[in-house]
Amino acid sequence: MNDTLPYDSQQLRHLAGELITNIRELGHAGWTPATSSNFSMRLDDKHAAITVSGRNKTKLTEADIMAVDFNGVPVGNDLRPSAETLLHTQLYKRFPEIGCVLHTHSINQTVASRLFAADGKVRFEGYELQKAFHGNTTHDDVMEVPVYPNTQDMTELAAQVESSLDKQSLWGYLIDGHGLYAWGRDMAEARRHLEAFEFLLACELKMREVRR
Ligand SMILES: CSC[C@@H](O)[C@@H](O)C(=O)COP(=O)(O)O
Ligand SMILES: [Zn+2]
Repeated sequence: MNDTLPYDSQQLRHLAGELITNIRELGHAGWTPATSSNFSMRLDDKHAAITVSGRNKTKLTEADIMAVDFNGVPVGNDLRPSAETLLHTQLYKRFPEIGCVLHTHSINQTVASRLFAADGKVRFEGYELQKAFHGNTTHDDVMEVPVYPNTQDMTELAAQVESSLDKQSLWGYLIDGHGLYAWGRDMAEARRHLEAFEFLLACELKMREVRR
């Protein structure tokens, strides 16, 4: 920590490196088209490191990662944080154990969000890959992933999300026509959850296709 910043700037640089490496890989997988998607990590108990708004996620540098407080206000910089910052910080604020939040716009995530929007949820049952989620020990568990209506009003969207955060072992949600939010205690776990969601959603879409 230095005299002027209320967080450890060396730690911010360290997290920026971890974020950039992972985001680049997700970008190259085609999950962050046209500057979409946003990503963050917990910096400390009051701040998060998050992507600057509107940047090409396959070409990020350290300057594209900034610090915000848990109200989404930039700290120590005058950059514009992700338009969806509140959806990240509400998780850090509420759950001290959450260390990383990843939001992507893959085709499978977006198509599934449209298809299951009317149900308000996607249900996974019987998949071995459900064990990729922290706390799940068997394919027999039923997982329900919420699907929220999209809105450009982040306060409204955050309020919708807040209403299901009490659910045990919730590791992500979809937003209709938009994409997926997934999180974990650290980057490795958040990525595992994100990849598991992507796989399970792809399976559900494929099942619909073959059953038609
Ligand atoms: C480029 S359209 C996608 C955006 O509206 C938004 O949903 C998104 O994921 C990225 O916004 P950003 O402000 O760059 O974090
Ligand atoms: Zn988005």
